[in-house]
Amino acid sequence: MDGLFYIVSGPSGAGKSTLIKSALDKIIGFSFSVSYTTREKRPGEIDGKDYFFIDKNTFFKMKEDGEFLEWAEVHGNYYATSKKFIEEKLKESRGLVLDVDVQGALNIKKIYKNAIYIFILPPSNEDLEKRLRKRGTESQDSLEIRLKDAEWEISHMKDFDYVIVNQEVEESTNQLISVLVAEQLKRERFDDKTPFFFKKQL
Ligand SMILES: Nc1ncnc2c1ncn2[C@@H]1O[C@H](COP(=O)(O)OP(=O)(O)OP(=O)(O)O)[C@@H](O)[C@H]1O
Ligand SMILES: Nc1nc2c(ncn2[C@@H]2O[C@H](COP(=O)(O)O)[C@@H](O)[C@H]2O)c(=O)[nH]1
Repeated sequence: MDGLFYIVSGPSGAGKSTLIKSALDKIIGFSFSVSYTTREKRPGEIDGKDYFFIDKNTFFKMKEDGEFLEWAEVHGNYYATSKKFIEEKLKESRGLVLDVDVQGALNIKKIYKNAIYIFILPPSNEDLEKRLRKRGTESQDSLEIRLKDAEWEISHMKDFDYVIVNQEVEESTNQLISVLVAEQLKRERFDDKTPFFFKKQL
């Protein structure tokens, strides 16, 4: 089961969600692992699609009940990957993409050594700050925490199998698709699955 996991990580604002959404929109066979979080819902976010939004009591009850594959406190909020959700998704998908912070990725790596680890790097610290500010989702405090955390996160880039420098969305999306498809084909070469991935011509 672990071979089917694609762990996408990197600092807040690097473009992980943007690239995952864009890639999964173009290819078939892959699903996104929707995490649980205690963070406030942002305008436009949909419960059950972007995250499952829950309060802290529910989060810690679920944690105590062993419902999480991994969990972490990230930039002051709690996030977790649900065991049940990924087990269900894996029944219908060839590969499952997880968007997790760097400490979460490193924790998952201790258990799932055959998963594929992909780091999304912003072109520069200035670009990272500009993107986070332009997204308009963070308070000044939250922005500062995220930029500070980025230093430590980027220092762990070497622990990942692939690094995608997210300069242009289209180019980075194509690089992410290349990794997902190539790694999946490598695994499926002795399966009887049809090697067909694209929804439409790229
Ligand atoms: N290549 C790019 N060029 C310019 N802007 C980008 C690029 N990629 C993403 N963005 C923008 O940067 C902002 C941050 O992107 P996104 O929300 O995908 O980051 P993230 O890594 O998922 O962040 P978080 O970890 O906080 O969820 C968004 O407003 C997005 O539209
Ligand atoms: N360890 C985990 N990290 C997660 C999970 N889901 C999301 N994240 C990471 O949190 C930050 C912040 O996300 P935001 O949506 O509040 O901007 C980001 O780095 C995500 O990758 C999870 O289940 N586990």
